[in-house]
Amino acid sequence: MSNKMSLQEQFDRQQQDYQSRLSQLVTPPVLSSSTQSTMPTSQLLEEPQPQQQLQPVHTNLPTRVTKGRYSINDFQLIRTLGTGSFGRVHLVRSVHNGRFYAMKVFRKRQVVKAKQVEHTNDERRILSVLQHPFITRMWGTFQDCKSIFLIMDYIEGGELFSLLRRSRTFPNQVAKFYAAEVLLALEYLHSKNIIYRDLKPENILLARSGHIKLTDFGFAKEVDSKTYTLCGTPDYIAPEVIAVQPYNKAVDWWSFGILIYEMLAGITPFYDSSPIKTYENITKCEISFPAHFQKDAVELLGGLIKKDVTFRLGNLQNGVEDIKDHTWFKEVVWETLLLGNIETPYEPNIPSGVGDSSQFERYPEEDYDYGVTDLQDEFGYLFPDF
Ligand SMILES: Nc1ncnc2c1ncn2[C@@H]1O[C@H](COP(=O)(O)OP(=O)(O)OP(=O)(O)O)[C@@H](O)[C@H]1O
Repeated sequence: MSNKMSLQEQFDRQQQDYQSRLSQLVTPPVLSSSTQSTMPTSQLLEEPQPQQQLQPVHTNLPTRVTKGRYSINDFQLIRTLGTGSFGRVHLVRSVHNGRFYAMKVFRKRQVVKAKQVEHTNDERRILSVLQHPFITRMWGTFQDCKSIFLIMDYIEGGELFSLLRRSRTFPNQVAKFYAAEVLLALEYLHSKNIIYRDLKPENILLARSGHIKLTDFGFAKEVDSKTYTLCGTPDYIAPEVIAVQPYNKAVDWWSFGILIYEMLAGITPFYDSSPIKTYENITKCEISFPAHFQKDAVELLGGLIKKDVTFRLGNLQNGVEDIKDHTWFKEVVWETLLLGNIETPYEPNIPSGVGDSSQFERYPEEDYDYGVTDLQDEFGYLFPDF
């Protein structure tokens, strides 16, 4: 009993620590359906078509000729949606069809410095072949002397991360809904021999309809069997990756277990404010479950968050079917879910219609030097397909 108390105390302390580290978000819990106007779930049914007769509104800089069909002149910058290690993601509007897109920008120099050239080219190549209802779609790419650009669907509902922080934890049914959609996205990726390698709530966006869209394929990798690279996000990394052993798709099922745990508990199971300690915790793999976890959730998580990969759920003879058939998912009709015919637990509040970005945090804007073509393009040869 006393052991249980201290576990709970430890859990609460970690939770507080985690919440403060993860900053922000003052809005009250939001898990009821919004009654906002029902726009079509996607405004982006057709690919944006550059039309020569329309004048760009953003910049008059000359356009670098690239393999991509677009240039910065085809888009008007609206605001920053998020920042990443090598650049930022902007909300942009096509000057041709007036539709909104997310434009992910990588600074070539930073990508090269961080030795991420291969990952960046992989991200473009992988996104170009993916078409799935729960995965963000990419429409095109281009580059200038300093940056490379990916044009993607704009997903208006913000990050699942923000929703989870506002709600602190998700009720079992809500966590199950998001987990089930993520599972279908991972199943699709694995069927194409792609390991995602960066599952976490920050990379799960919510569409206007409330369905998920997986984004950020910066660590995704096409592999026949095993790979080696150390990558991912500390709390979500599988022990075999930390141990620098060859690993396979099972790393995504480990992270899937961590994601479910975090949605139910509001904190990841091996959390520590020091990443090194987090790695140690992962390697030890001593996991404790808060008292409110349901029995079948504990059982499922015990199967997914399993150090020995040969016994990990999703990596056994029946593959993903073992997870889909687990009792925690017993109400899920997978075929219906894939068709998007299931009511979502939460519809993001998007008050001002198409192009609304109120679900995203504000970031300071800068003077962007996009579209520069008259400087030496030192690194362009490393990104031949953009
Ligand atoms: N298609 C999109 N629609 C709306 N917002 C997006 C989209 N893609 C990315 N974002 C926003 O931008 C943020 C950063 O995007 P992303 O994770 O792809 O960048 P990154 O540079 O790979 O980041 P990191 O280095 O942290 O992994 C996302 O967390 C999200 O808030």
